[in-house]
Amino acid sequence: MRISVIGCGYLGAVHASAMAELGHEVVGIDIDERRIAALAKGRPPFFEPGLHEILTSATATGRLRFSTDMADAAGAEVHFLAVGTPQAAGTTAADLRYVDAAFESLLPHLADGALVVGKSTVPVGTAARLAARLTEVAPHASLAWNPEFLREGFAVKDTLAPDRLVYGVADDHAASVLDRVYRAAVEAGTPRVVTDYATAELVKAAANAFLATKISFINAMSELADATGADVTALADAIGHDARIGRRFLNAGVGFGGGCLPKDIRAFTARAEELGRGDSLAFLREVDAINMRQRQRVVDLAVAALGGSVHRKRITVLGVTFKPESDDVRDSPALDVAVHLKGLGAEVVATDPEGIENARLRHPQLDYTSSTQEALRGAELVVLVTEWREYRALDPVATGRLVAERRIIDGRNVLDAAAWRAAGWQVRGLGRP
Ligand SMILES: NC(=O)C1=CN([C@@H]2O[C@H](COP(=O)(O)OP(=O)(O)OC[C@H]3O[C@@H](n4cnc5c(N)ncnc54)[C@H](O)[C@@H]3O)[C@@H](O)[C@H]2O)C=CC1
Ligand SMILES: O=C(O)[C@H]1O[C@H](OP(=O)(O)OP(=O)(O)OC[C@H]2O[C@@H](n3ccc(=O)[nH]c3=O)[C@H](O)[C@@H]2O)[C@H](O)[C@@H](O)[C@@H]1O
Repeated sequence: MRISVIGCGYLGAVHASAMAELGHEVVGIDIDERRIAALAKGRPPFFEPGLHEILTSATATGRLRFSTDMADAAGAEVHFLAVGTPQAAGTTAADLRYVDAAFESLLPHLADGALVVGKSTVPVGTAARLAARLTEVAPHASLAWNPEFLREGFAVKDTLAPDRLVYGVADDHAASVLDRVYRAAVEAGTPRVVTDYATAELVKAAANAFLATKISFINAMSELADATGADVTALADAIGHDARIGRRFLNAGVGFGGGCLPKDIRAFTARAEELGRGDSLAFLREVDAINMRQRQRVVDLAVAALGGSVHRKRITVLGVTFKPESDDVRDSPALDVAVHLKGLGAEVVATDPEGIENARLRHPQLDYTSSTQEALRGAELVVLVTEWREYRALDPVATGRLVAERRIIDGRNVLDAAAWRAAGWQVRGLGRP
């Protein structure tokens, strides 16, 4: 099938490459010329495991092209909208200007019978609004909303083998077109939910709200664990054995960040308020507040570990990305902690396997090094805030020889505290004795 993917960021670049990998003829469109130039040369503009392989193989066959000219999308049967929906300045609502602009610039290029498929995460009601506009200006085209559930770090796998497909459609034809797009997954028996626009949009908001709630729940338990001497990791293991609860997404620590969960729960709350149902989602404000408190808790632990002040203290921050296996620093708890410590007068050296370039663009005032060893040398305190494999695998004895003082804050509760203590370290975590 001929497909266009409009917006080639973390979602769209992977989606375009994966669609080509499935055998479709794809054009990726973006207004960012540098991004398109890199993609056209087969170079991923960000770090995502597995993307380079499928991008280079698809560009080499000619099945995948990239362009900054929307006219190159003309002729496609299916157009995916994958542009950003960030938090709007000065409010918690989603900023829909990119969705609206991309949609409007696509309209003149729609062939008869084309299907526009929304992938971006949008406030409920957006699809119906865009469908009404389509009826006005391009009545022979139609619209579907097909939310995306991929996780960064697993984006290629999640796109090629999703755990479910959700189609928000107004007619059976749109669902059958989407079945052809996702034929491999459909034939593999992937559960498929075919529903209306509003439900599809709500499914996406609800999924991220649930995940965020699960993380804040365990972080609230970690606060109680701190107050009582209990161990939140053992607690998570124990409640996680109950299949109704499940162990996944119960890792307490510095909390959730990234370009999605934080802004999506805020946008969901804002939309509920617009609908006069603010009370229904009032708990999401608490989920957000608990989450933001975790960053402060790590800073407070650092201050306490250094005897009441971090001023002029040499602190190593391990990790700047919002999670491992990604270079994404959007709303990163790790970077927030580093910036906060620097603001308190600490001499912060931050390191990360993939995120330094992005972090430096946002916070040039921090010192960065790509070498973990260099970052650790002379540290009076180490703060682990992104659980990259190499940080989890640090040897406490060898690391102890590099630092000035053996103090570590495990902001992700991933270290074997007993082994570190046996090597002479003072170890502190969130909700761990
Ligand atoms: N990043 C992720 O893991 C996931 C993201 N989403 C949702 O997907 C959407 C996109 O997210 P990301 O890819 O992370 O954002 P992003 O910021 O990485 O990418 C957005 C891209 O859209 C481009 N763009 C903006 N206006 C445009 C226009 N008029 N025409 C063409 N391109 C335009 C930008 O230049 C940028 O490259 C958001 O709604 C997000 O919530 C959903 C699931 C997963
Ligand atoms: O809408 C989106 O963009 C995506 O948002 C999340 O994916 P992502 O943000 O890539 O990463 P997650 O693995 O969900 O992690 C989000 C944050 O939660 C944190 N987290 C996760 C799990 C956990 O137990 N504890 C915890 O603090 C991570 O460190 C990270 O900062 C969802 O998991 C995806 O399903 C969704 O498609």
